[in-house]
Amino acid sequence: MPTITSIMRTQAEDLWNKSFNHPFIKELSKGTLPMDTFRYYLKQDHYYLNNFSILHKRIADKIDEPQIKQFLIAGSEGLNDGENEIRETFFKELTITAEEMGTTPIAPNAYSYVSHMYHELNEGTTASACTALLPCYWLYNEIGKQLIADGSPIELYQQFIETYDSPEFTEATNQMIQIIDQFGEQASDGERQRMITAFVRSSYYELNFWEMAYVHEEWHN
Ligand SMILES: Cc1ncc(CO)c(N)n1
Repeated sequence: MPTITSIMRTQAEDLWNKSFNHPFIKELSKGTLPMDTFRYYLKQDHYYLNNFSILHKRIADKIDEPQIKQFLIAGSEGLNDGENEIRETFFKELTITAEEMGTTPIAPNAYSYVSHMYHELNEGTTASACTALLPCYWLYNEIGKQLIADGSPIELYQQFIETYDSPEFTEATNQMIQIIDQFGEQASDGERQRMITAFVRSSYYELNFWEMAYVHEEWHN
């Protein structure tokens, strides 16, 4: 039997390919991505990562299995992958202040993505809630691995790429894949389907996250 994560990966193949080929990613690698667009991305991703951390903690609260619980708690504290330190550096270098964050609302797609994850937490199962987090690790790790060969001529973009190709991030990704496969083995057919749908939806929102940043999406009142 194929693992559930390999089934998910196949079902999300088109969405993932669109992320790999999104102009945000292509221009990040070439170094032509406007810094203003990267700045927009970082501010929205700050919202995303804060909620991502909270979600790790809430899911951990529902889990008894010590290794999975521990991994999720470490994830909620930003200890698994070294992502948070580099974000602090980016914020300093681009002078994104707390005040600026305070006056920047979360944009529609970031809001929808985060809402989807809370929906799985509140209305789904522990396994589907956990699965909604998986594309975040896995897609970025694959993007990091793809882009690292050429790198980026812009130092900040190069650091971004390196974060997601790092041994820590790769290790966290592999652990997360294993955790989801473990959930998949214990799940009923209906639960497995819900997990797969959660994965594909998160993959959809990942693709739209690049687009959101690329067009500087805003609420239209
Ligand atoms: C939207 C999004 N997905 C995944 C990651 C990787 O942690 C991130 N920083 N932001």
